[in-house]
Parts: sequence; structure tokens; C-alpha cells
Amino acid sequence: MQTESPPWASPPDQLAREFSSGPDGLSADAAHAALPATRARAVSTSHANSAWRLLVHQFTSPIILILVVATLISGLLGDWLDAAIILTIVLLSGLLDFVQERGAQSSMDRLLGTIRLSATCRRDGAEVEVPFDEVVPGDVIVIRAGDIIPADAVVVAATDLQLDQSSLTGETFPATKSPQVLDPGTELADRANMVFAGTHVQSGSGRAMIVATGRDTEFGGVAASLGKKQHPTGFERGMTRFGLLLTRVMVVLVAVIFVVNLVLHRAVIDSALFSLSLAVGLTPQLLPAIVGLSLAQGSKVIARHRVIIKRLNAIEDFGAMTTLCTDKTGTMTLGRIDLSGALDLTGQPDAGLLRVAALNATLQTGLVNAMDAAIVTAATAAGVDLDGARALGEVPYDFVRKRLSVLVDDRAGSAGRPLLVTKGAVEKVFEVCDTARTADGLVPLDDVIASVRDVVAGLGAQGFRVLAVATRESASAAVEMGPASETGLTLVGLLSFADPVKPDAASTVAGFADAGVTVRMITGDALPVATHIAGELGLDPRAVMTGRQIDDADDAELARRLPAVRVFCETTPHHKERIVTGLTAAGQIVGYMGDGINDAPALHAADVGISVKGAADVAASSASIVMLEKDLRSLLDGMRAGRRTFANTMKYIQMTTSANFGNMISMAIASLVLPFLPLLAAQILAINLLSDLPAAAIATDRVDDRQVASPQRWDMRLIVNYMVVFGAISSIFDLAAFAVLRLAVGAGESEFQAAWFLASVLTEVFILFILRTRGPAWHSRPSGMLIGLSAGVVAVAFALVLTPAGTILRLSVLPLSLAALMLAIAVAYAAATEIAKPLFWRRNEHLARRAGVESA
Ligand SMILES: Nc1ncnc2c1ncn2[C@@H]1O[C@H](COP(=O)(O)OP(=O)(O)OP(=O)(O)O)[C@@H](O)[C@H]1O
Ligand SMILES: [Mg+2]
Repeated sequence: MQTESPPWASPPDQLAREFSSGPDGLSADAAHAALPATRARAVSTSHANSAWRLLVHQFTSPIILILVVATLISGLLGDWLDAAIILTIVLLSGLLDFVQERGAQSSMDRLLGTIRLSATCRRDGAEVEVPFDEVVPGDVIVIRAGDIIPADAVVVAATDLQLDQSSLTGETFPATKSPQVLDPGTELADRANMVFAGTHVQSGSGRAMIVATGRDTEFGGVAASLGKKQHPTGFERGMTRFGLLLTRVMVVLVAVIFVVNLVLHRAVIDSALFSLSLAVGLTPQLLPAIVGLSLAQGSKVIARHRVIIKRLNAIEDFGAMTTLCTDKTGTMTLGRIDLSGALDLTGQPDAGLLRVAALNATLQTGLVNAMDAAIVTAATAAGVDLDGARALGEVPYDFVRKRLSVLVDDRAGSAGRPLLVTKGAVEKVFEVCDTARTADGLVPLDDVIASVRDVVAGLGAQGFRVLAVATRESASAAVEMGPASETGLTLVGLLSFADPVKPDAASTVAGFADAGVTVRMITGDALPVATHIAGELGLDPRAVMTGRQIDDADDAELARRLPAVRVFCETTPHHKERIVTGLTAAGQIVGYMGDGINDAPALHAADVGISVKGAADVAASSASIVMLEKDLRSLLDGMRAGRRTFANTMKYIQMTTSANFGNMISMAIASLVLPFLPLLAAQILAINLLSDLPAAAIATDRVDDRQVASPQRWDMRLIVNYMVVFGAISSIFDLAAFAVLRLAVGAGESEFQAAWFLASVLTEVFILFILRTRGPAWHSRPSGMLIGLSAGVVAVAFALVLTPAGTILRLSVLPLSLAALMLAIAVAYAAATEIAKPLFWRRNEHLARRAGVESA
């Protein structure tokens, strides 16, 4: 839609005409009609076409491509049947992966649908919630503090509207927005009448008309509309490193095998196919699918605890979490705040103070806040009359000042002169007061500050939150309101609020401790009440640090001190973020739970950001986990489920890599001394396909309790040790089979291959049952799916070598005795592994437990 003037330079009525809209927004019909066009311009964050992309993705790994090319060449050179079989198996494996991943993805999408962000739009004159991707040009959105802007829009009404545009411009200082008409040449950062997609409202409120959506927005070029680049989770980092390691091992082994075969004067194309098939065998190509599947499975189980995983890989970090930082209000406390007292500076009830507080709480226009709501409720109940007082100006609450000021025209109160009413955190209000009102009249604040602090501490020790109230008569109403207006005030009283601790909070904190997770409370609230609540929760109230102490420490000192601290108080959003990064630097895997705008930076910095449905948009979008209810208990259950998921993923990785590693080694040795290839390419691929089927069932397998008793962390050394130890054991038995076949039985090429084929499948399946638990295999019951699939695969393997069916893979029919011999070797191998297992875990226990837990 091209116009003479850009939206920021168009007068409101012209804009409205252009978008066939008006002050009251679109009609629902018009909005629906505009939807297809809007969708077409959407930033493709959704999975449009992704089924195809996912399918193609299965076949685009370099090894698979090289294998396919080599196969085609071999087909051209003559053997079309062999080539066709290889291609069929590759295709089947790819399809298997595809089906798994697809299933995982769609169940994920369904869960995510329940926590989609929505915007408040005016349609047909009423306010309705509209999902972000259904907001269309012409819509008038209603925005409040904490909201994320869904699309670029021109402001049509504003009250102290301040936007945080740092995601777009990098500028962290909030930008003030108001309706106005600007010069067409105005730069992005100066467009003071526009709000941009992906930015969020810091404070104030307003309405704005959407002028551009999706790709047409300033943010559109960036991939996702909330596309702050997420840093990779610990798990993702681990997977990447592990993938690299495997690739290196594979390249070396495959190159060696290929060269050796050439030196031995084997056919080039056969040797190439053999080496490439080994490469396919060694790369656990089901890995992404299995991981995706077990994560999706995990997220479904976790969802039963009313916890939604937004970013699948966060599950692993969720299970690895060693410390959980939470805010106080609503998490540790009930969050149903009641005003318990309006007090003078000696702590005695003061009837007049409630009215002053109510002026501030009622006339403020910022974010609806539980404390303001409590004041309004109490004032209404007490029949306080505001006598038509009205606001002349406001300095909205912010998390650093921790004050909220309203300039009031109060005809009944202050003899016609405007009154500035400020309330906020006690120490923060002290900072702007010169005098205090006592029974003896006005006195300098310093005369009473110590005794007021005592009163506040006394209230805190009873678990009351306290706000201070201050006022100043203003000479004229014409003053420009800003933080600088908060000066020279008179402290007039205190408000105390009750917000009791949740009955089960202490036991849940203990539950986390039992699970190896240290809980830390981070609050913006004052020291006295914070330590009181900490005590009730069983957190050491002496292990406390205030915002000021955090400011005084540099990063290194902070990282050193943080692990011992359990309670942080008087913090700003920036402190919260530093605490999280400091704990991370100290080697912790940090979970952060919070729901306010002030929690967003910390949520983003944490390994596991946890928010709550209904939280401020910025908080929800910074989190990787969203709870449907703010309930620590279900978070604990969800975490246990996350650990189970992690354990299953690890099982798969450990088992397949050790089996594959062992096979590679023995194949390499076998191909050196045999006069023929130990297995044909198609046979290797078939073994791979068959053994991956039961391995896929690992995603749904049961997990031993003791494996979820402490944080589980990705540990490269453990994986490598595992791969080498159990790979070596498997090689030894491979070579034993090899020796028996060549020396005792004197098997020829196709008989050898058939026997080894059988032995390979049997060992890979048996080993699943041994390695899936750290204790004795018979103590831990596998899932039904695992048993079923394994039995099926074993039956297929026997059928292939005992009937002519196997000739399609060039397997000869084995005599029963030889098949029995292979079975015996596989059983002996399983037994040997069972014996080696406790020895391995005893030696590597420290690695398994090296999760860096320092329990409270
Ligand atoms: N609407 C308000 N008006 C005045 N002061 C406020 C208001 N809201 C909060 N404060 C003050 O600022 C302090 C910090 O509140 P804030 O919501 O920023 O903290 P928080 O870290 O979210 O705390 P919590 O852990 O309790 O959720 C409060 O304890 C209170 O003293
Ligand atoms: Mg909070």
C-alpha cells in the first residue's frame, strides 16, 4: 500500500481513510477479509511447507548424498538390483526419521498453540484478544505496560507511553510516544508517533493503528517477530560438539578403511560403497529424530503438570538445572495482596492516610498492580470519598526508582493547590523527602528516619510489605512532570500489606533441595520482609545480598560470592540479570522464574527461563518454559519429567554410539584380513535400519528413579568413555565371532556375511536391554514398546538368514547350528557387558554426578 506520505507523516483522519478504519478500529468482518492478504505477508515463523522441508532434510546429509551418488554410479556400472536395494533402504530410513520427527513436531505445535501471544484489538467497538498473526492493517490495538507490539502502528492516543525499543534500535533508554504528525524524512529512532513490532511497552498505555504487519514491519527482516537470537542451550552446545567428534572419528576410520581396501586391490566402487555404508552406520542418523521424539514425548508428559515447553531443547537444561531463582510475589506468596494498615510514622493507624494513598492508586494510569488494587479495594470498603479529584500528571512507576507519583487536583484536600502524591519502596521514598510529618508538625526527615526504619523493620519481621507515602503541595499545575519533580517531599505515612507465604512453598523448596536444586529468592522488595519470608521458606535469611551490595561487587567477586547467597532483595531488573549471569559464570545451570516486565532480562539470560500464562508479554516471550499456573510444586514435577527425558536421550546416544563404534573397529580389522568384504553395503544399511527401530522406542522407555535424583548434565567425557569401553567390549565379541567363523567353521563369503549379519543385529538389540539401566538389567522393567519392537526385529533377522528371503540382501541361508552359535555369542556378549557395567559406573561415578550441585 503506497501512499503520498509515510504513516508517521499522515494526519489521523487521512490514516484512518487509507486503512478504511477509524478511532474504534475495524469491524470484525473487515478484519477477517484482510486476513489472507496479511497472512501472505507474514514472516514465516510457522511451519508452512515444513513437512516438505523436513522430508527433504532427511536426505540432505553429506554422507547420505555421497552414498546415493556412489550407489547410482555402481548401478550404472552394472548391478542395478544392488543399487536399488541400497536406495530402498536409504529411503526407508529417511522415511522412518521423517515420520518420527513429524509426529514430534505436530504435538509440539498443539501445545504451543495454548500459550500464543495475543494483542488487544478494538473491533466493532469492543476490545477483543486477537492472536499476533491475525492482527491486520487498520486494526486499532490497545497497549499497556508489558505488552509486546504485534506490528508497526501509529499512536492515536497515549498516556505516558514509553517504549523499550532496544530489540529494534539497540537503544536501551525508553522512547516516549504520543500522537503527532512528523516530517516524512524522520528517522526510525525519532518516529515518536510510532510503535514497532517486537518492541515492548515499558510504562504507560495507549492506542495505536496498525499500518504494517509481518514482513512489511521494520522488524520484518529479522526471522521471527520476537526474534531476539536465543543463545544455544547447554544441550545444543553438547550435541554440536558431539556431532563434530563423531564426524572426525568417522572421517578418519572411513578413509583408512577405504585406502586399505584399495591397497588390497578390491574393486574401487565396492570399497567406496562399503566405507560409505559404514559411515552411514556410524553416524547415528536417527539421533535428531530420537532426540526430537523423546523431547516431544517429554514435553507431553510435562504438560500434564500444566507446564508448557516452548523450546524443546530447554527440557534438557530444565533437567540439568542446579539452581532455581524465583521472584517472591505470587510464587512464594499467595499473591493476593491485602492492605493491612495505613499508618503514621510511629506505626499507629492513620485514617487520613488511606485517602492520600487512594488518590495515588486510583488516579495512576500505568500497569494494574496488585498493591494499587489492594489500596483501591481498601479505600472503597472504608467508603473513602475522592471528591472528584483528578490527575494533572503522573510519573509512572519504574523498577529502578520504585516510586509512583501522581499530581492531583484535589479540590477537597489541599486548598485548591495541586498535590503531588508519591508512594514507593521505603528507602526510595526517603531519597526524595526533606521533611516528615509527625504529631508535633513538620520535622526534618533525618530526625525521625531511624525510628521510621525501626517501624518498617518491625512490620517486615511480621511478614508485612511496606510502602512509604510522601506528598508536596505544588505551586502550579503547569509543571512538566518527570522524575525530577520528585523532590523536596514530606514523608507522611506508611502502608503495610499482607501477602502470606503459600502453605506448601516451604515443602516444595525442600523438594527441590532433595532433587539437588538450590532455590534462591530474588525480589525487588525490602530487606526486612524478604528475610522474614526467606525464613518461612527454609532459606537461610542470613545468606542475603542487597541490590546495593551487588552494585558494589565486580563480576568476578560477584561470581565468587553468589553461590552462598539464598536471598536477594532490593533489586532492579539489571541486578536480577547480573545475578543470573553471575551464577552461570560460577558454573551453575540457572533456572529463573518470574512474570513481570522487571523479570524479562533475567529470564532471557537464564539457561531455563520460566514464566507463567498471563504474565507480561515480554516475560512470557523471554521464557522457554511457560506454566499454566504459578505453582512451584508442578514445576518440580515437570523438572523430574524433564530429567527422565534427558536420561532417555542419553541412553540412546550412549548405546548407539558404543555399538556403532565397536562395529566400525571390528569391520576395519575384518576388512584387513578377510579376502572379501565382511558385509556388503546393503547389509550394513539393513542392520542399521533394523537396530534403530527398537532404539527409537527408547524415547518412551521407563527410567530408573535414581537416575532422576540429581541434575543431569551433558557430559562429553562420560559419553566418550562409554563409547570406548562398551565399543571395545563389542569389538572383542565381534572378533571372536569372526575367528569362529573363519577358523572353526571355515565360512565362505556369503555364509560369513549372513552369520555376521545375524550376530550384529542380535548384539545391537540385546545390548539395549543391558545398557538401558545402570543397575542389574533384571531389576529395571523396560517399556512394552521396547520389548515389542525388539522381539519383532530379532524375528526379522532370523527370518532373513534362515529362509531364502535374505537372498535379496545376498544373504545365504544359514544352517540352524550356525545361527545358534551366533545367538550364543550374542548372549555371551550381553553377559559380559552386564558384568562390565557396574565396574564402569563405579569408575565413572564422579563423572555421572559431576553436575556441580552444591546443595544447601
Ligand atoms: N505500584 C507501585 N507503587 C509504588 N511502589 C511500588 C509499586 N509497585 C512496586 N513498588 C515498590 O517497588 C518494590 C519492588 O517491586 P517490584 O514489583 O519491582 O519487585 P519484584 O522484584 O517484582 O518483587 P516481587 O518479588 O515481590 O515480585 C516493591 O516492593 C514496592 O516497594
Ligand atoms: Mg515481581
